[in-house]
Amino acid sequence: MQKLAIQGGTPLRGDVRISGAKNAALPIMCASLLTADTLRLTNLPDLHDVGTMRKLLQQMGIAAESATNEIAFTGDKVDNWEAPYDMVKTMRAAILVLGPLVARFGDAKVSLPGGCAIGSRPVDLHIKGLQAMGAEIAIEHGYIHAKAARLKGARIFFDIVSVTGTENLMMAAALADGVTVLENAAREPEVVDLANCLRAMGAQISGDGTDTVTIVGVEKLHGAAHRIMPDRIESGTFLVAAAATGGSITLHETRADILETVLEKLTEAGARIKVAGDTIRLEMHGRPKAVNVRTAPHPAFPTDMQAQFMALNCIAAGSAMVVETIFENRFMHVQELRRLGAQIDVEGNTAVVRGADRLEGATVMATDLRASACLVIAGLVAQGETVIDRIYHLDRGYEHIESKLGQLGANIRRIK
Ligand SMILES: CC(=O)N[C@H]1[C@@H](OP(=O)(O)OP(=O)(O)OC[C@H]2O[C@@H](n3ccc(=O)[nH]c3=O)[C@H](O)[C@@H]2O)O[C@H](CO)[C@@H](O)[C@@H]1O
Ligand SMILES: C=C(OP(=O)(O)O)C(=O)O
Repeated sequence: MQKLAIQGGTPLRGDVRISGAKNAALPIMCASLLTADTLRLTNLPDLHDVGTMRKLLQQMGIAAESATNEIAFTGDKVDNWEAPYDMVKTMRAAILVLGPLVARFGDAKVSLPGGCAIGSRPVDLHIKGLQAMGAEIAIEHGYIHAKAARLKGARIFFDIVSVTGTENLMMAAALADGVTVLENAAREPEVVDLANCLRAMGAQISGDGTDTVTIVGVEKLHGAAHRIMPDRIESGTFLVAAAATGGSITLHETRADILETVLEKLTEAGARIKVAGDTIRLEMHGRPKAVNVRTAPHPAFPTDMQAQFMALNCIAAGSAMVVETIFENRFMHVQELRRLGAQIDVEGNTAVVRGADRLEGATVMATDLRASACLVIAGLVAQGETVIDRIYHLDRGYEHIESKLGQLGANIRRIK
């Protein structure tokens, strides 16, 4: 199993290009199932999850051809409507094939995603939404079987805000008969990026980016070209890493408008931030101040940045409370941070972090994607060597992380 070894103590300095967003790329790749024509995608990140999704779509009959900077997905030969357990277990976003398959082919068989490290993560809202649109759904032998002659538009209220739930139903509704209204929908920028792509394919969608999304179903969608939006979580991760190490970096090809709460928290921590066009510059002088964080659906503070801010708080001046309201078990990194000398108490969904003067390198284990990112940040700050085991989690969501950090001056290497 591959590991990362980091010699901490070097402030990050320099420039780094931000990749396309994993959480926009995965649903948008699934949108290729909605048309027989070609969907051309640029700025797809080179990530393990993107590779898995490509393989899954290819198994279904999608042709995926790489050209310079682009992958062209063509769905005129789709003849297999199954997402097997092996694929779904490594990448939950595979559930996003469900809506498009039922909408276009009237048939889908998708493995139920299991619970994972950060929580139980059920998909009941995806299923209820499709049922409200007229799909017959049976759960058998761990698979969701969905059938529908043609989905019908419906008014659907989400009890809990769900990002992939909103995306799945938006894709299904794009080809349904009639109007679908999604209420209490997710407002995440990745939902908007998917809606932009679907509109380019001929879908009639309005209200994306608000909590009410209206979709007027059409008979057919057509091919389009779409550039995947920048990854706000990768952006935030690099900014926190720079702030924690007392560095100064400039992100390129990113967007500040989708990072507002994260930039506010970094400013509160003492960082100086300058935005110009598609760049964000961060400078940190001195020790960061501890900052309270409470996760909630967009536009509030993102759960996918919680662990990274926990790492920042571990070496900040003062104490801070970190409250996780989205996932019931997203504090797996706490135990590992303690191995580096962090002082953290957890009660329920609240962690109280007391900033320590220093962290000390140790061997730690990555438990999920953002927990891994938090351990990388802690390792960059800690004195001596930190070895992070099970970094396959990191490769799901960060493109070439060790070369990007190396370019910023970090002493980091992959042990194969
Ligand atoms: C591929 C992708 O985009 N992943 C993101 C997406 O995950 P994902 O879309 O899986 O997360 P959701 O927004 O659906 O989950 C939010 C909450 O709703 C619950 N829930 C969700 C669906 C459902 O049918 N029933 C239910 O109870 C979940 O258990 C969780 O407690 O949004 C999360 C929350 O911002 C992010 O952390 C993930 O990075
Ligand atoms: C939880 C995440 O991803 P996924 O939903 O793909 O597991 C994440 O990106 O932090």
